[in-house]
Amino acid sequence: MKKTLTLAGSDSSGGAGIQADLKTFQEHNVYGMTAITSIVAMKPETWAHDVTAIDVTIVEKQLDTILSVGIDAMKTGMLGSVDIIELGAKKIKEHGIDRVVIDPVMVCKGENEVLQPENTDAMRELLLPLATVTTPNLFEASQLAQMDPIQTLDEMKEAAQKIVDLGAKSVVIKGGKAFMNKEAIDLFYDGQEFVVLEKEKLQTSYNHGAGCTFAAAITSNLANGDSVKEAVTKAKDFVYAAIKHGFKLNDFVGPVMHGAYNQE
Ligand SMILES: Nc1ncnc2c1ncn2[C@@H]1O[C@H](COP(=O)(O)OP(=O)(O)O)[C@@H](O)[C@H]1O
Ligand SMILES: Cc1ncc(COP(=O)(O)O)c(C=O)c1O
Ligand SMILES: [Mg+2]
Repeated sequence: MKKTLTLAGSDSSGGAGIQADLKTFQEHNVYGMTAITSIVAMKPETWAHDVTAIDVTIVEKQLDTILSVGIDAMKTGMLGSVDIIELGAKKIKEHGIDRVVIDPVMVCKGENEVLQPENTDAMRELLLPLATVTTPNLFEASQLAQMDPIQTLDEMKEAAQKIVDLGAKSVVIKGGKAFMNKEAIDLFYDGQEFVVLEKEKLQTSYNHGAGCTFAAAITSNLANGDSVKEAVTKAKDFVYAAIKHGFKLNDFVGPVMHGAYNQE
């Protein structure tokens, strides 16, 4: 059985973060292990997010547990603090982990203000050089590449080039719902070729956790031995089905249906 690690935050509502990762790992028949970096809870009346960072020493104990077992691939998600980013980078190097998906989570959907800009700098400098593939959405790509908001495919390509120049082996920029296009377009780039991944854009707002699910699917596929391009291409189909079957959880949020691809 292939084994995966997610270093990410807990989303109590179950759609994103560690919860999305574990559900997605299970659907790919890989054994998932977790190092929790922060805990997100929501106010029942307003769904305002309350984020508590976990002490870095406790994150290290979790990572040491998991890395003593050994893993075939890993991903990162919400990281909470510069200390945790530094720790993650140190462990990836010490253990020579070479299938690493960096999902550079900066904001939750609908927001475009980075709460912790120092985390962005640390991810750019410490984690991108260790990434087999990084999966920014449009906003995160512009922040990593230090560009103005991205609006065209040419600007996506420019950002992808910059992110690879920063040291990531490859990148997939998620145009998703935000990109002004009638398709949901993602751009893959590995320093050699640009590949445009295209799917029908689903008219739904029940897409909470789509980014985490996409990155976890890529991680699973890498653990199972796929090339990066294959892993990303299959993950796009997986998350498309998950969004298609997204559902209303309450008046505030609708998560993707992580099991939809296999059920279809
Ligand atoms: N409405 C949609 N229809 C089809 N695919 C979508 C839609 N929204 C997002 N996606 C796809 O889901 C994946 C996750 O993207 P996105 O939701 O933009 O990430 P994030 O949650 O990190 O902001 C990408 O492959 C993106 O293209
Ligand atoms: C713990 C955690 N990680 C990551 C995210 C980002 O989720 P998405 O997959 O929608 O980008 C969220 C959003 O609420 C979260 O709570
Ligand atoms: Mg995301």
